[in-house]
Amino acid sequence: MSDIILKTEGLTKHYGGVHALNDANFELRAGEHVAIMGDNGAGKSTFVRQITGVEQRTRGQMYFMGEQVDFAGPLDAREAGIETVFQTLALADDLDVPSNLFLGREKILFNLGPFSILDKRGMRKATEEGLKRTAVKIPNINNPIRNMSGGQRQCVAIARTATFHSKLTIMDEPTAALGVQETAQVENIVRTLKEAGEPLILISHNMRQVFDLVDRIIVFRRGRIVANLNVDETDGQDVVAYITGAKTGAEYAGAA
Ligand SMILES: Nc1ncnc2c1ncn2[C@@H]1O[C@H](COP(=O)(O)OP(=O)(O)OP(=O)(O)O)[C@@H](O)[C@H]1O
Repeated sequence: MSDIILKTEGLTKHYGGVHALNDANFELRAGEHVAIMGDNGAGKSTFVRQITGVEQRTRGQMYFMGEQVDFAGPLDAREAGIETVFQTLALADDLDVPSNLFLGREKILFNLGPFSILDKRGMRKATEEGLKRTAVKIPNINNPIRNMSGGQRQCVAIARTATFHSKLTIMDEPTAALGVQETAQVENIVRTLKEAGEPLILISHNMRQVFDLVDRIIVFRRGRIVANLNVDETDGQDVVAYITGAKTGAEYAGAA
């Protein structure tokens, strides 16, 4: 069996006249951690929105775990095993940690349609186990999310991945709004995923973080992939040259 987890061929998204993403050919292998870098507006989030079913692509193919897929929406992608931590956290402020983790896929004890009884104890236990995997301390998981710090919230979002043992985790700028300590916590979670052999796509502007955490860097520029670099064979200066267009990447993507 092939060890390619995710593959896109010619993935393209146009918003009217805006060519946000053009012919993206991408592969992610089992256990691999890949960073997506690029300037503001380069097409990184657009790429993620297409592969997570948030939007429908203009054209191109996508394969997940060896099968061609068309996700009708984000829940579809989630059910297939793709867990995404978005830039803007999709957490419900008024709900506690277990309810947020299981939002949209609650454990049911007795299925009586609208009068179903939720397995609250089961959800709490799974939440505690998920958080244990991330080594994040949250004093009381029964408190509503709104009382938590940015870092704790981010860790709750990431703990979803650990709880459901997703097949692929995608993080869009997970530490952009966090302090030093909270950033370190999130980075530790990423390392835990790596040790567990779970693949990751990380969108980040943080060069230090990327070189610390991933195996490979993909650079987007003006809606195209212009570089595919092993971290062992490149450096920050090289990556910046691709981000800014000082190096064109024509040899990689035919994108001069
Ligand atoms: N819904 C939309 N409608 C029209 N244009 C859009 C839409 N979403 C994104 N774009 C445009 O597509 C291009 C790529 O945007 P995208 O958000 O993917 O960039 P990005 O690399 O994620 O940037 P950032 O680092 O700032 O998040 C930009 O020119 C943006 O203005």
